[in-house]
Amino acid sequence: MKSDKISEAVVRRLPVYLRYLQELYKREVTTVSSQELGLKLDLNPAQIRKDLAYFGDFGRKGIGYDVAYLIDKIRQILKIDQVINVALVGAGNLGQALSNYNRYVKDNMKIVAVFDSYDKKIGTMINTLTVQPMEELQNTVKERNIRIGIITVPDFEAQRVADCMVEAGIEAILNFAPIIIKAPPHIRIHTADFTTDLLSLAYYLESEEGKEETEDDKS
Ligand SMILES: NC(=O)c1ccc[n+]([C@@H]2O[C@H](COP(=O)([O-])OP(=O)(O)OC[C@H]3O[C@@H](n4cnc5c(N)ncnc54)[C@H](O)[C@@H]3O)[C@@H](O)[C@H]2O)c1
Repeated sequence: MKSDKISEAVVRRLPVYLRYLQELYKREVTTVSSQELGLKLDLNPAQIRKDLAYFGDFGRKGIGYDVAYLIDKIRQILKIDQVINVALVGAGNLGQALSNYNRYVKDNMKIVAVFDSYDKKIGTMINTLTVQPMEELQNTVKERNIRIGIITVPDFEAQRVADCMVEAGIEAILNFAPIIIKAPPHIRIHTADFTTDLLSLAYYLESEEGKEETEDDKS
């Protein structure tokens, strides 16, 4: 397996493949071709074949890929063949929504601890988790072998929280605050930026004038 050489773009596509393959598995579909995957996922079949070739040559010409085998392989590459514990910091609107949304549990990713600095939040329950004070972050990360942190605090607090996570031994961070977080090079940071996505989407809207013209054309 050439997993060391997998590019970031491929790593980002693997969960997309995995999600669809799991859907096929549920429907008891046993094999799938790169054409079918491409059509369904709106990706080039050649690209898919190239991506999957990273894990060895196991697609069979004319038959396609074994769905169950591919699921196992992708889970192995993504390292979700083992349980990965996640901590979330910031039990506000977004933090509560994410903690309640547990579809990633089936992929072995689990938010096992939630932290906040506001005393009125501490001790409250989100689903089955009790919101813990920040002072407990370090110990909980060690005790529960937490490897990923999610940041859902206001932007002006996010760097401080990231520093605490790094100090506690967290290896990767998913940051929802709209700032660029700095961390040592061995810490992987992904930013989920809802607002920039929304703003860039506006560019693709038809201009109001263009819209009027099209409507006039119709009449
Ligand atoms: N990326 C996205 O899609 C998206 C969408 C909405 C909001 N956001 C961002 O997510 C963040 C949270 O938004 P929200 O609407 O849930 O805010 P919120 O005010 O409802 O919640 C923030 C929580 O963080 C806690 N907090 C503040 N400082 C802290 C600290 N130093 N340590 C621990 N906890 C701390 C607060 O007590 C509060 O409970 C913001 O940065 C916001 O801009 C991102």
